[in-house]
Amino acid sequence: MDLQLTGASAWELFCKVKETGPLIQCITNFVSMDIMANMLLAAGASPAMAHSREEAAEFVRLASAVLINVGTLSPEWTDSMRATATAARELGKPWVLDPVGAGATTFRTQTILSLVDLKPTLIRGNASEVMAVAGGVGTVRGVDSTASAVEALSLGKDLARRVGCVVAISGATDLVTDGHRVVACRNGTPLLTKVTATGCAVTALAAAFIACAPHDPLTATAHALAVFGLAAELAAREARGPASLRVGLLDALYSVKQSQVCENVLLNEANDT
Ligand SMILES: Nc1ncnc2c1ncn2[C@@H]1O[C@H](COP(=O)(O)OP(=O)(O)OP(=O)(O)O)[C@@H](O)[C@H]1O
Ligand SMILES: Cc1ncsc1CCO
Ligand SMILES: [Mg+2]
Repeated sequence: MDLQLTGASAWELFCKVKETGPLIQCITNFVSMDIMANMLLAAGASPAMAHSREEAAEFVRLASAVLINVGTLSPEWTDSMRATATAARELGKPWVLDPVGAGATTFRTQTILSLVDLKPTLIRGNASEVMAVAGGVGTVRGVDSTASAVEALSLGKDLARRVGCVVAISGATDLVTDGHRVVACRNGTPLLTKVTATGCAVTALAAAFIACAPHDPLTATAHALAVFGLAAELAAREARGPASLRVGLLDALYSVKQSQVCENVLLNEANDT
């Protein structure tokens, strides 16, 4: 069966996010909290940053989807991350994992692997992170990638099959896979790599899209990456550098029009990549 991967299908799902305003519970790093919450609001979703051990799991009941990002990890947070992921699983709610800096340190990698055991719906990382999570050779430099998405695809597919989840590898071309099918997204701008936490923010956007299409996380994730990448392209036209790109990206995500999405989304199935 062909996947629906057009600008029109991206717009349709984006409209569902705007119409239903899904509540996305985020346990995320200090660097990304602001841009992530604002990006979710600009897209029409409703963010809630809730990470205390006391309330994290209970909060899941209210949420349509959960995001867990280990960017500024410390031992006090790992318990609430695991409790929240467990609650999401038990309640049948989608949850997505952003394995920031996987492979950089033992503590980080082991925490991430323990979260992967709790079966996320989606794992979205840069190429180095996905390779490290999959058990390949780590090429991570702090939180930035030193590899391309294509280099990580084979390990990413293995990981998706093993966990039974979707894996999204970001980069110049984003690749999204369920271990069987591969979708390529070519929207974006290299200037995104000069604004911190844009990867974190797009993972949260994917959670919002998945909340509105829980039966099809592969397509929902690809659509989220495409809409985000397109908004960044529009913002880059006016940007003078990273700071104005960051501001313009929020404005573009908020105001992007149906015709722009329908005509400029660059998604295709790329199973032979
Ligand atoms: N060279 C590039 N050209 C176009 N778009 C890019 C490029 N590199 C990354 N992107 C886009 O930038 C966004 C962030 O991806 P990236 O791989 O930089 O994530 P990340 O390393 O996890 O970021 P962060 O850790 O800062 O949140 C994605 O939407 C991706 O498509
Ligand atoms: C720079 C940085 N360090 C830890 S998390 C984070 C945000 C980008 O992943
Ligand atoms: Mg990242």
